[in-house]
Amino acid sequence: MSGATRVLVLNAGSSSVKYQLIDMLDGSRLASGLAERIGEGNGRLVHTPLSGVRRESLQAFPDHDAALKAVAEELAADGVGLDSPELAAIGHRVVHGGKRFTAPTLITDEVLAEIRRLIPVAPLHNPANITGIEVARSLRPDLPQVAVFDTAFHATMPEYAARYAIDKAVADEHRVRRYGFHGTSHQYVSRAAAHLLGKDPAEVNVIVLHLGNGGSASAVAGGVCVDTSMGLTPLEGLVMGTRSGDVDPGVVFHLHRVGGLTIDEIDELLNRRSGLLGLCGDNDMREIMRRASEGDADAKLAFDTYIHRLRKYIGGYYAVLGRVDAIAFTAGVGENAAPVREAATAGLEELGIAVDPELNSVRSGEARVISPQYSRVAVAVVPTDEELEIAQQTFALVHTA
Ligand SMILES: Nc1ncnc2c1ncn2[C@@H]1O[C@H](COP(=O)(O)OP(=O)(O)O)[C@@H](O)[C@H]1O
Ligand SMILES: CC(=O)OP(=O)(O)O
Ligand SMILES: [Mg+2]
Repeated sequence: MSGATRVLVLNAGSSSVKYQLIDMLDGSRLASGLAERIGEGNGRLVHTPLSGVRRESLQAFPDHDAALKAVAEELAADGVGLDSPELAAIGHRVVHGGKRFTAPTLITDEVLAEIRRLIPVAPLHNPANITGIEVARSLRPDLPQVAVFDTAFHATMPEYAARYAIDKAVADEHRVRRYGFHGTSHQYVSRAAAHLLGKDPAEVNVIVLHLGNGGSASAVAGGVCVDTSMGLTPLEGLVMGTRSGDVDPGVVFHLHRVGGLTIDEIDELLNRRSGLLGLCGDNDMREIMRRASEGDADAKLAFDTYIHRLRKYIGGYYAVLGRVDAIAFTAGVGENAAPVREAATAGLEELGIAVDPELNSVRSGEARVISPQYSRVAVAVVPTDEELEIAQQTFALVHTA
């Protein structure tokens, strides 16, 4: 075992790579950044070193390989390059781990093949995750590479929450069940919410609302996930930026038989042209709130539909948990959009849920309670940190291996 203590975390998306280099001795970020618009000809790399100023460079990234090499150059320029002997491992966010991967996993050729086999159930995510792994392995073939799966935290869901009520034999043959996603965030945030209340995570029940571009809710009882809103794929559940969330499956048959759309066209419609974007032409919550405040009817309807679905999940998970100690808002929308938090919790005093308007309007990067003292359920804003969680799980694995 070497004394190397740094972990590089890669979160490769379809057109971007987010990264953080973290020293596990003290959790400090030696560097972080984002390479975006990969393959689009107008790429941009934003790199933030531990000390010193943020650097932004415009350069075309024909593919993920080029983007990761540019990231490696930025790290090298800071003296923390990929060739550093201090680097202990590279941790990768992998969105779908299927039924097999329920814990952080050392990546081998065989593991990679299994992640590839899961592409049909995470078509927007797993291909990019695989590319990130391949490029990182080619740059540092000697280093342990670890996959941390979005699905893993949800593997504890009871069978009745993970099952769809369809023919059991068909479901089993095709591995059709609810897996859930954003698990790394739900795990981190549910634990952080407990700590914010000064309590042991094993003692508290939390509803976590991860509201980013993709969005999902989870019910976490004593640190264990008991239900979540995404399913076989990251399409089920909440209204998202471009994804519909829950629809009657009959919609698919109807669009195919009566509307004449192919299955691929319906897939594309529900994943990329629905949600907030489909309802009002915008998927950025900031823009939607601005338009709605100016009286734009489509933006108002998109906002209201988003909130209505969110409230249904809050109510549903309240019943699933029986007792709720905290509701934690996280990710881009959850952390920043006070009107979303206000609307999602309005009128729920009978359930012991209330939000203090003043506390809710505070802008801060810190975890904070936004409910008044008297509120039985603590409502909180808890910034997620998927990268730190991935780094910790990666480091723990290579240290016990
Ligand atoms: N100040 C803000 N107010 C409202 N929404 C915001 C704000 N800042 C960011 N967002 C929303 O957060 C979303 C992105 O969230 P994020 O968690 O970064 O998503 P992802 O990781 O899925 O890309 C954006 O689409 C935007 O709508
Ligand atoms: C699984 C998922 O929806 O991830 P993201 O929000 O990053 O798209
Ligand atoms: Mg995210």
